[in-house]
Amino acid sequence: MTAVTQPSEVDGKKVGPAVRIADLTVAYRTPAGELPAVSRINLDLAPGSITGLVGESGSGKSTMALAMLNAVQKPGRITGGSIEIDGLGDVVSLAGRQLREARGGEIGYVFQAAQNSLNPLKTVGKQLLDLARSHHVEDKRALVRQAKDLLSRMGLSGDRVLDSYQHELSGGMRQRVGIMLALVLNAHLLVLDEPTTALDMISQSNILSIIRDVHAERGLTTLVVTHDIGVVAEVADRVAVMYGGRLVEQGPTTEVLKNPKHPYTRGLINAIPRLTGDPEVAQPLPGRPPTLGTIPKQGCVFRERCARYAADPREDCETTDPSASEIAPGRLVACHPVAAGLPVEAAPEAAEENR
Ligand SMILES: Nc1ncnc2c1ncn2[C@@H]1O[C@H](COP(=O)(O)OP(=O)(O)OP(=O)(O)O)[C@@H](O)[C@H]1O
Repeated sequence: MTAVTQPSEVDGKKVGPAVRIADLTVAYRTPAGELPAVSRINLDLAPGSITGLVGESGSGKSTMALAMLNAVQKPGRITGGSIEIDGLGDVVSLAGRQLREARGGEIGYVFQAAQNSLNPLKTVGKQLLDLARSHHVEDKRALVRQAKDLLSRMGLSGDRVLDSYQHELSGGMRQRVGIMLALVLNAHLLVLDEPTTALDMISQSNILSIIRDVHAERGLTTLVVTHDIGVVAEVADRVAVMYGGRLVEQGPTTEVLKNPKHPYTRGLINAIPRLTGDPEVAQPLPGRPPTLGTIPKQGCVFRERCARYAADPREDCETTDPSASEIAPGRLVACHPVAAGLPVEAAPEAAEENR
């Protein structure tokens, strides 16, 4: 029998499944050996919530999104941990037909660059029927009706889109087709990787409002992966901030944006004029994110770019990878000074002494 995600109930409404990611590690084989791109991640997605997973390029976001579908490709592999989805069980231990049916069936996904991921040689309608075949859908008419209904909710004409080839659709339209294909088999969990990248500002904000509407209408559990903390601010209930394969901060979006506790989160927010509200105040985060080969093997992976460490270098930041501490209910931060109750910025006198 095929497993199905277990809808949960929130305020009497059926919503998507709960997801519990525990100690997840994903590594890639490289000439320098097998190196982790995602290290011992713990993250819960609450039923019916939208979580934003944010970080710079190379922080491990796409690897993590692929792991949610147990779809990490060689030379990568999940080397540890579990991803429990209500009703489906641990995705890491699914294989074969069960896994194929879960992907696209129970777990809808729109991969990075979805604008270019449609088959250029087939109409959207033909690709929909391919999907129906691979998922053994018997009632194809009902599936087409469902596809047209989803497209029309996203402001598109179903007939026209199903008859179109990829090159006949704009970037924003392709992105909506990607969302339709992700949801048409009635997924309850939706994973979107960079849903707005490569779209102009107006299309970006349209797509975000469509994501919010479809998420609410269908009662989904949604993960939005993005390098843009502005996208998180617009769409997500909760945010998880990733750096060097670690989750460095998690919490309700409004609280994290208002009062970031990790120096990296603070840096990401300060880099965006529309979040600081003052273009004069916006400052790019200095330095570059690490690659797999340059992620520090010891201590805090962020310390080389950390203004707090530069001002007040602590020994534990050099020796021990900080684990996440819960500083308030649902608010987690992986930073030694924060865990010690110190403010996110070093005291001016410490900064002065270490200058
Ligand atoms: N097939 C691969 N082989 C080796 N290393 C890889 C492979 N795919 C990704 N990586 C490395 O794993 C790390 C995480 O990459 P990932 O694509 O998950 O990050 P990301 O945050 O999604 O960045 P981006 O938005 O640029 O895709 C990076 O250092 C990347 O170079």
